[in-house]
Amino acid sequence: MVDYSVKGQVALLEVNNPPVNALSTAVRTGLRDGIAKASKDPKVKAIIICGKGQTFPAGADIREFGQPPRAPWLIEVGDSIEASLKPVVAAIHGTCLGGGLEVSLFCHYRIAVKSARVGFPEVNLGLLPGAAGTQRLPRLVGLPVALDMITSGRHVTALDAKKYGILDELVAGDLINAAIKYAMSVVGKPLMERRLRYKQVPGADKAREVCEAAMAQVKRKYKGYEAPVECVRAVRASVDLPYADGIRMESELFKQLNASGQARAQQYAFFAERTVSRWSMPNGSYRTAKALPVKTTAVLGAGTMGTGIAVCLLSAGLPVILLEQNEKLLQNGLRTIKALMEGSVKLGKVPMEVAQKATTLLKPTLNYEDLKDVDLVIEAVFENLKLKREVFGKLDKICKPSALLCSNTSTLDIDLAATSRPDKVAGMHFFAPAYHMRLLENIYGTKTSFMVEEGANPYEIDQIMEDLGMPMGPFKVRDLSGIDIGWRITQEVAKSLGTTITKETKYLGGERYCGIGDDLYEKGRHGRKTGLGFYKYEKKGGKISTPDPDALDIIEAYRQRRGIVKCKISSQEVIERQMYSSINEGFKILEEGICTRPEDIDISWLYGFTFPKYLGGPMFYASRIGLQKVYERICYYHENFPLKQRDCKDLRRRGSSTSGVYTMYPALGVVINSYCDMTTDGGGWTWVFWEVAVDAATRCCWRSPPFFYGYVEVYGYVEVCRLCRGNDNLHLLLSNGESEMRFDMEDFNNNTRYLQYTTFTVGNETSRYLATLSGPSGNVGT
Ligand SMILES: CCCCCCCC/C=C\C/C=C/C(=O)SCCNC(=O)CCNC(=O)[C@H](O)C(C)(C)COP(=O)(O)OP(=O)(O)OC[C@H]1O[C@@H](n2cnc3c(N)ncnc32)[C@H](O)[C@@H]1OP(=O)(O)O
Repeated sequence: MVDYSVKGQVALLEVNNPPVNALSTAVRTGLRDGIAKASKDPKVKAIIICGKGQTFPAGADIREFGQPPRAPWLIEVGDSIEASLKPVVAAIHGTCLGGGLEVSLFCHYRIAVKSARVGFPEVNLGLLPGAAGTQRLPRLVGLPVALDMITSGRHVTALDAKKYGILDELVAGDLINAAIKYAMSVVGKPLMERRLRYKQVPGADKAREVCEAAMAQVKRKYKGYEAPVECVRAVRASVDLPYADGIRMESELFKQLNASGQARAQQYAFFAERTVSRWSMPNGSYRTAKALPVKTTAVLGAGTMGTGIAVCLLSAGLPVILLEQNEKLLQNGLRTIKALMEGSVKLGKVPMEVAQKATTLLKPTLNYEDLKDVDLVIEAVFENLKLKREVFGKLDKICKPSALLCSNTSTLDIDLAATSRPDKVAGMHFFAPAYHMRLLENIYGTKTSFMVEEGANPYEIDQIMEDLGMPMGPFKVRDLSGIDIGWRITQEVAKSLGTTITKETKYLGGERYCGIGDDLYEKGRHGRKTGLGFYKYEKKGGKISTPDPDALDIIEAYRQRRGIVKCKISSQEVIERQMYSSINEGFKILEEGICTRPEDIDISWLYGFTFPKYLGGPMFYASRIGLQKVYERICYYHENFPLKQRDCKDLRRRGSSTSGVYTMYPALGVVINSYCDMTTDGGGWTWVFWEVAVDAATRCCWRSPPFFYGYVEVYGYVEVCRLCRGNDNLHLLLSNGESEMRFDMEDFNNNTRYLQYTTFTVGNETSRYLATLSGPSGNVGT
């Protein structure tokens, strides 16, 4: 895993662990042994660490985070590199990330080719750099750069890394030859000043202000994510604590994060993203499919979606012909595209040169003939089947036979677009905003307005879902995508069912129908574009939403017209009805074979709805709650509300499984052993200890030390103390016979360091129970 050779007076340690030279146990061992061997060899004057193949090590082996940690620890390997009495040079190409960058920071010198990138992406996996990165990078580059790199996870170009002082030299030509030359040039120079542990963090006098500002920023920017917050804490320790204590704190925080649900979810998402690219369909797979070259494109319709799609294509450097039916609509569209491009440049999402080039790549037209040579057409006209059929008829006549004709429809049956080339016709549903979202797919939406009909307030629902981690609540999303679009879609659906929608319509196609959107539509409240929807906006096309009493009046008038008595809906119910119906739909999609793996559905949500990565996706979320509970709650809503939840046999089957904490995904693991005990000290405090071991199913290994473990002080008499499996998770149950407290294991786990120092009171009359501790201590198996 590490190839050892000696070139002249230089020992070469080449990490050889394709595809990304991850720092597996074997690689760590190889590095440690290589350093020891080179140190002993009198011929060797300097040592080079580099990567074979496409890259310097791109980090720890992520798969090992789900297994018992194995020596040698990366930090020990690093210590031996730094302690070497012969200079060690990191020769970097490709991506030097995470543990790879940490290894290089233990080296005395770092050189790289210009195309290399360095970074600490651990935060994207719910972690922090755990092999001294949080203590060493600040010592090298100062707090602002270290905080930015570690909390964002961004990859830094070699040029910038040189500017920051991470790299000592950029080299051209053959990296190994350049590294040998460089290594020989530093032989004999003092090494002490190259050992980062002995350096002070530059600008340490400003540490408090800088770290507080960084903390405020990450809490705002990465709301709900734990890792960025802990990253700031760890980096701050590089100033507040001596090196060795800082390392201890980093390690503690790393372990806590790695045991958290967020890290599990984010690491699951990392692999899920890669799994979904390995698709397979009855008529082919990613292995057999050949990409068609697309050099020229056209977009039909310059409304919200059309302009968004055009920006997406232009940002990718593709020429776009934008077609509209009249000059006024065309000019409006061009203005929107210009504004969106400028906005993307300001946000740093599109480089200035790309935006400038886009002006030459965009060609407006009113003439279908101009589309005759394009490779790809994306239709984004109104959701009206008759109109779309007309459009496809024209395209079929004009476009070259090899052109792909795609529709951005989210609802209409693509097979109804009658053309002479059905194999070249596809649905290509972009998610709004089309230039931002990474998903291109067809997905059913959730039936979010039901709850508003019954009495919930749309602003509360949005707030609850945003608190859960969604970047935008469902009603803000509806305003963004256009209430008129929803209106048109339902009109078309009704038509296709041979019916019409009236003020009295309560069911459509056997599903409950809510007409609140129709009432808003009729009042000209079409969403952001008209400045009014469920919310009001600062201007037409504005982004700043404020609750609007007029919208609430429209909703209330609707309820009264329908004789609906307003009722209170709890936050829990909002979440369940939002999430569980989507989960149910997800299982249905699997059952129908539309998607083959839960990862496909989760990635759709992560990309298409910006579902928070720290929850993994709705299917992963379901597995954490327990499918049995999800299924029971779906049945409950099905029985108690006139909702037509499609009954999913697969979920029913899985949900009725009672074996253990049911898990759907290997990444989650299965609880195979749990234990808890308590004891009391002389001061009347009860100490509760627990341990839960988890088997990461497919990898057939134990997670040890156990996935959940910890202890807590309890103030008060505790009769029963046990780990029990609740509906949704493992709980620690404390009871004094009269009252009980349940703690979610994950909360414990995430907050161990607080809970260790926190006291809990069991029951109301604590003093009565203070002195004694009796009764059985619990010990549950699974
Ligand atoms: C439990 C208590 C323990 C206490 C002790 C704590 C010690 C802690 C020590 C160290 C902390 C260090 C942590 C880390 O280093 S975390 C990892 C940081 N690195 C990353 O996050 C990089 C992730 N990878 C990427 O971003 C990309 O893969 C890439 C840029 C390197 C290459 O991109 P690309 O060319 O597009 O290839 P793919 O993404 O498709 O990847 C190819 C292939 O490789 C697999 N893979 C990539 N990175 C890793 C990895 N770090 N570990 C394992 N596997 C990896 C990827 O899954 C693909 O595989 P495939 O799906 O089977 O094709």
